[in-house]
Amino acid sequence: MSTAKKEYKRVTVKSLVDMKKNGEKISMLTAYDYSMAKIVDAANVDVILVGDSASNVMAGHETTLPITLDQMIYHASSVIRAIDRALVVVDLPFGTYQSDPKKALHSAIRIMKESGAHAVKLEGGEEIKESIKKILNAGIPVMGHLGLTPQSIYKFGTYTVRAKEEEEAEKLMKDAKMLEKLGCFGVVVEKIPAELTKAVSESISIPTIGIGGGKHADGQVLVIHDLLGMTHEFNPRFLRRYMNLYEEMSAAISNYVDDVKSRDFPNDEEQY
Ligand SMILES: Nc1nc(=O)c2c([nH]1)NC[C@@H]1CN(c3ccc(C(=O)N[C@@H](CCC(=O)O)C(=O)O)cc3)CN21
Ligand SMILES: CC(C)C(=O)C(=O)O
Ligand SMILES: [Mg+2]
Repeated sequence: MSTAKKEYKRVTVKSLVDMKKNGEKISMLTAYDYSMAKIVDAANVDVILVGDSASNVMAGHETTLPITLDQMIYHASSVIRAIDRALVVVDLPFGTYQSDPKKALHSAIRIMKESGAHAVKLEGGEEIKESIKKILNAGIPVMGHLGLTPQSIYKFGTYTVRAKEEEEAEKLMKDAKMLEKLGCFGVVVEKIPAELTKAVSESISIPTIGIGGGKHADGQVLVIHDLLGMTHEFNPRFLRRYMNLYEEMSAAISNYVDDVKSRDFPNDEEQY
């Protein structure tokens, strides 16, 4: 009996660093559920991020702060069941890694063990250095996240561009170098000036993945609902919409309602 299973070349944390070395840009997108992840993976997206943005787009919260570790594990395990190729990175949610390194490690281990994900992502630099170290020491790959860090929204008060001032830019550069030195395999840079992304990307050997970070990042990430045009009220300058799914879905669903009301659906062929 032949096990004629299709062979996929899986993306690994090492292949991402190699992609940077070879000048190949990295594509990353969020997914939070099985059906969506299946489509994203089959379209050859390199990295799937189970983002804590699930708090916004899945659960309808105002911020990313309320989502829990259990909820992130539920989303991540659904995504893992769908993928054949992509590397799956999961956000550690707010409150599960900032307080102490042991708790951070415990949170990361729960994600790896209970979801089957391949790596975790944490927001911040110097402040969470010991947590990152502890997780890396356990053999869990870590991705950093600098610039606009939504879990700190109440500290900043706005979602405006970060690191425009010299002092903040210097700290971001220092943090990026620190993440590289610790052994992180990549770093998300969110909503920072394109020139800063360029300088950071040229200063470290691990890939930068931009969202509102401009063209010099080694890769790009977007929230899938934004790319598909499902979040029509979200309009930051960095967002390119590839379709208007909100309108397409609304039209389709309205047609269904009309067909039910008018007794057009189901017809003779659509019944037993
Ligand atoms: N749907 C969605 N997409 C995202 O990219 C995303 C989330 N949700 N939730 C978690 C974080 C929050 N992120 C954000 C939030 C706001 C802006 C932003 O640019 N907002 C305003 C500008 C606000 C200002 O300038 O004060 C905008 O132009 O829409 C960017 C990234 C990125 N993440
Ligand atoms: C926007 C990306 C980078 C993210 O952290 C998320 O989706 O939670
Ligand atoms: Mg996030």
